[in-house]
Amino acid sequence: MGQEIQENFSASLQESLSACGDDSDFKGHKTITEICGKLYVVGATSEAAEALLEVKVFDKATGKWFAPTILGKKPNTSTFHSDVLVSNDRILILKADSSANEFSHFLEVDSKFVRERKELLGGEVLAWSKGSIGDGPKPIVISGPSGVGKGTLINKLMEDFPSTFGFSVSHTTRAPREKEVNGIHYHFTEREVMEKEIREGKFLESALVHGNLYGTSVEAVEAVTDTGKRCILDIDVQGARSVRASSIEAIFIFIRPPSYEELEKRLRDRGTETEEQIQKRLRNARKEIEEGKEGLFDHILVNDDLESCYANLKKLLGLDSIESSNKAASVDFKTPSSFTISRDAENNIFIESQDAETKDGIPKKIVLDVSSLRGGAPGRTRGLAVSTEY
Ligand SMILES: Nc1ncnc2c1ncn2[C@@H]1O[C@H](COP(=O)(O)OP(=O)(O)OP(=O)(O)O)[C@@H](O)[C@H]1O
Ligand SMILES: Nc1nc2c(ncn2[C@@H]2O[C@H](COP(=O)(O)O)[C@@H](O)[C@H]2O)c(=O)[nH]1
Repeated sequence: MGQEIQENFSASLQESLSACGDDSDFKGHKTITEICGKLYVVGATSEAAEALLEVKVFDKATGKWFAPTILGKKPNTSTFHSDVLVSNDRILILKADSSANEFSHFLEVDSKFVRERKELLGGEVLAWSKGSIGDGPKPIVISGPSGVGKGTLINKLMEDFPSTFGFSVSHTTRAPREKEVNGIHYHFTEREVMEKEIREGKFLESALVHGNLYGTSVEAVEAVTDTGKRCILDIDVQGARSVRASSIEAIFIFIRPPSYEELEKRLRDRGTETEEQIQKRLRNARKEIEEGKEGLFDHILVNDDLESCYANLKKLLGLDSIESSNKAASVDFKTPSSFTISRDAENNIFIESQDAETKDGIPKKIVLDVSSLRGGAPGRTRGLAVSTEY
């Protein structure tokens, strides 16, 4: 919830700006962007190298400052950053001395994700979303009834393509199974804690599944997307529905068993549930399999023979083209220490170096095309097109 900062300023832009300038909390460089009568001030409250960029909002109508709820991973500071208003829903922050993977961050002000979260949390909500050059891989949501083999298929993908895929580690209130490790298979948590965190907006989706709470935290998805890997979510059908309705652009895959009898056999043979729990999971399976037919999913795979199902999964994920598109997107450069920003009417943004000398890997000019942005917090903002001139 946005916390009001006790200061009053005149509503005129100039006075507001100087008021922002007097704001002693921000040290060093900061940017100010106006959207719909609000000034978004981005800077750091400390000059330490590991300091993060913070945001404060000044509302010209009320003459008051707000410290909004900021979702998403805050960018690290750099010696200098610049702001570009991409549309009235997000501000692009461009950082100096930063790699191609780190230089662009979007501060979402009125995106779909932010609107969803505002409804949940109330108050002023903003979200950071790292920019991703090129098309970037969409997250993959895998659903299906308990015991169908989702985990087995995901483990195979992760083992065979460790640099391509990363698993979104969910939170759950169920007890750990014998070989499950906290932080790797799940973040095991208490119900009260998880309920509180759901209310605080920590989760992208959450659901009551077979009597326990499960949820995907914003941080879990970010932890994977930040490494540049393709995020895999193993979640139930309710969770898939929530993600489908959210701003996250994902590929939805439903795994079906060859029969109920086989599903029951797999659940029993796994030996991880009590008889009562198996019965509950089997009852829920009938409903989930019906829901799986409803058009929520982009692909349905039957897991009869494991190897053929895995081959089909790899085929539909077009793994060869993923590897090549990742390579195509891996443009490498470093932004200059100081630069000017200009833009044209065609959504091109020009970053021109003001450094005294040219250095290897630092272009004189970087041109960003922001006309085809997709996705957003926390799955990264994809579709940034970049060209460089040395
Ligand atoms: N194609 C298959 N043929 C036979 N057994 C399989 C097949 N796929 C998976 N299994 C086995 O079925 C059991 C359940 O698989 P797994 O744990 O991967 O299911 P799951 O869908 O992830 O279940 P849950 O949703 O409860 O986590 C495991 O013992 C696994 O080895
Ligand atoms: N909606 C969500 N469902 C989740 C999540 N993590 C796991 N799951 C689903 O729960 C069941 C049971 O899992 P188990 O590990 O107890 O066997 C299974 O269908 C999972 O897909 C989540 O974060 N959100």
